Amino acid sequence: MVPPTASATTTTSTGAVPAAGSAGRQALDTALFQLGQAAEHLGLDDGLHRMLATPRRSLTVSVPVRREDGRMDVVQGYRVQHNVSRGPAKGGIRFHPDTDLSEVTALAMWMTWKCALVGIPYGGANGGVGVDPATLTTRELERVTRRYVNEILPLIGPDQDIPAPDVGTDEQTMAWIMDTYSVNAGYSVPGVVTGKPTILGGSLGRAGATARGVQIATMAALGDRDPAGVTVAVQGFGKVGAPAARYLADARCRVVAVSDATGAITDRAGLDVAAVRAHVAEAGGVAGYPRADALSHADLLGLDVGVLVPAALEGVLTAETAQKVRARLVVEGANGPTTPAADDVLADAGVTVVPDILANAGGVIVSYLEWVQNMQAYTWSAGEVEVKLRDLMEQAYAEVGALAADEGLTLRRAAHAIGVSRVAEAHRLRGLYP
Ligand SMILES: NC(=O)c1ccc[n+]([C@@H]2O[C@H](COP(=O)([O-])OP(=O)(O)OC[C@H]3O[C@@H](n4cnc5c(N)ncnc54)[C@H](O)[C@@H]3O)[C@@H](O)[C@H]2O)c1
Repeated sequence: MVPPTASATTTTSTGAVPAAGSAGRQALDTALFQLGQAAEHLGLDDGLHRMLATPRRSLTVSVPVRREDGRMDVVQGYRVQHNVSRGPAKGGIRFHPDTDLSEVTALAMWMTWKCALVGIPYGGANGGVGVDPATLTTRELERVTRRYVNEILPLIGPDQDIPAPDVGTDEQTMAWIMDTYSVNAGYSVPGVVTGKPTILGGSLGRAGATARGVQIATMAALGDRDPAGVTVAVQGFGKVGAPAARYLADARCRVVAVSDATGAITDRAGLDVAAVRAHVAEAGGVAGYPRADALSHADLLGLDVGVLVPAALEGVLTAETAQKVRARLVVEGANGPTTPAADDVLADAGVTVVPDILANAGGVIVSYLEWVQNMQAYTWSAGEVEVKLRDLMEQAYAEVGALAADEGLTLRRAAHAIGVSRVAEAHRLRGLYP
């Protein structure tokens, strides 16, 4: 088996290998480890394993930005297309100070397996800018977005690579991306991004789609168990975590704790998720919500709950923090929240983990539906979108569950085995050019 190391080692714009131990490097190590496990399970030959461990295209760009006080800053941007064997590249754009090429590469690789797993005709991509959007004015943010898009323009397009929102970006960011691309093309190209405002061709149901998928995956994992009163803790109260808390409460679960970058709050009787969201809209975060107790970020992970939903960033469940987890079910709203060492700890403790590439696939499923509508210049009702989302999520869950049961695998190993095998098969059928 190929050691999953150097082939996917990436360099920064200065040519430096990202610092060992950076969050991004750890995410990439996790992604390569998972690929290695799948390659071994599937008996992939070394050459194909090496190809799948290596991104197809990686672009690092400088993004100069004029600040309001006249100063010029320069930040780094990235776009990585991991694999395009099954269709155009697809994946989010993240604005976060820690974003680096390694992180983007890991996220792009996970997107490849996710799209294959849920059976949508895309390869995997991801991009980002190493900037904290909270430190920018709206006009600065728009300038960063437009300049970044201008720099990655040769890579993206509705038939090539279709960005979507991720951490630190939203519908407005997607609208600026669509406009920048369209102005350069000379006509409107709604299909170049998904997660747009509906007035620009965004799909009904896209905003809450990832969270809806988290709810569907949670219900599937609970199986025959009555969700009424099942307690839930959600780490991260953003575009995924906040609506996931709401959908799980709608399913009669009791959401007893949520957190975001500002803090964590708990109420054993159950939080009023709508009231917490109203507080966040006003105060900028969950901290200070008056009808709950504060707790530490670390304590939220160790709460005695039925379901833990990590929905913030990568690498939060490590060998150390996983030992504190008392939930019986972990449903990964975030990408890459669990390290391989933590996976072992959780498996040994009998905790079921619904892996990211399955649990949070609702977002890319409805992104795909949005793109199909754009390419046809047609719109579907919210009900039509909901039915297609549910069908694809439930089918993927059933396939993963069946393989896991048949072969005695964790859900993560089964999900990766399915995703990687479909991409490997696409390569075999297409052959190697020239
Ligand atoms: N947006 C999507 O459609 C989508 C789809 C699939 C997967 N994801 C993944 O879901 C995760 C969250 O993405 P998002 O779009 O909701 O981003 P977001 O920026 O909307 O929200 C992130 C949330 O995490 C919180 N957070 C940051 N650091 C934290 C910490 N240390 N402890 C607790 N909370 C913390 C932030 O305050 C914020 O509430 C990411 O891993 C992303 O890749 C997102």
